[in-house]
Amino acid sequence: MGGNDESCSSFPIGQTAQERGFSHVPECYKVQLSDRAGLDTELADVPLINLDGICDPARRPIIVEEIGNACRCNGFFQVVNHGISQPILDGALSTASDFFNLPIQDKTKFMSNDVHNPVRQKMGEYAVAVQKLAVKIMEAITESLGLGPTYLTSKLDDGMQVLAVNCYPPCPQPELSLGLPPHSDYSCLTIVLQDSPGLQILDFEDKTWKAVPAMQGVLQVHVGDHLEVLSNGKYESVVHKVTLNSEKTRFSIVSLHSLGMDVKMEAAKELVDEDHPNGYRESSFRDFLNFISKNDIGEGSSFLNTLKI
Ligand SMILES: O=C(O)CCC(=O)C(=O)O
Ligand SMILES: [Fe+2]
Repeated sequence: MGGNDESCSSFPIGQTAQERGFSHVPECYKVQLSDRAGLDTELADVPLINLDGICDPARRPIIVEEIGNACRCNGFFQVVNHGISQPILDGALSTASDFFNLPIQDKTKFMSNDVHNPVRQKMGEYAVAVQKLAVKIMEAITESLGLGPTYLTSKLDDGMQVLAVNCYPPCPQPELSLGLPPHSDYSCLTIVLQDSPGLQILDFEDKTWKAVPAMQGVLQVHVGDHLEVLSNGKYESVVHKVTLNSEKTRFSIVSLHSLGMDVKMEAAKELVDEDHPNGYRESSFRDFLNFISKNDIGEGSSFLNTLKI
């Protein structure tokens, strides 16, 4: 598809709306009124969980309970003392911004399979650390569901980790568009490292959008679709979107943790009974990829909805 008019739904690299210096939002990037960012969005009440002592038998039950409550009541939480050092977090974010600041011809070089280049190495350090953290958090989550801490450990260890590095350039009319449309994550668990605010979640209680703060050193954790399936709906995946601003480029690094490509996720048998019949069909990561290759999640298609019985 060409990028010379404004009617196309995607612009090729080097010809994005930002790179062409548009002072307005092209028609195809405008979002429906109900999804647009309000100017006076309330701040979310964020469960902030201190993971320090998660292996200490005296403190672990408290942390497990806090995580379970946050998953059930909010679908997300933030963690501190998560064990990933500030230099590793900063390194990953600065690598992201270095990458997006490269001239196009250099940027495309990094899109090669050259695993020796420094961009990938620095990101690799964060990727390894965040995978370990995801397993640690999932162990607390399955414990909170009464399934025990090792219920998913080996499957998640051997599972898929997708690292999405997002760059949201300033937008001349941020109120008309979005960085990402409303969606829930296709993962068990997602861990988001963000350098500035922009993320909003749909509040479980009052169904309004709430802004999530971005604090240094703090990581945001989302309940993903496959955790909703595993928990048989006890923990619902959180719907979220990303708003834009007119001043500053925003970066986020999103780590999505799932089971292996062809490993099916289903509701835990222990959580299915007469009062709680199985609410979900089983599915794998490949089933999701097949779904998104045929459906546009930007248009509101939800894989999770296709799994509900
Ligand atoms: O940029 C963010 O804060 C979140 C991005 C996100 O939701 C995603 O990549 O799935
Ligand atoms: Fe997301």
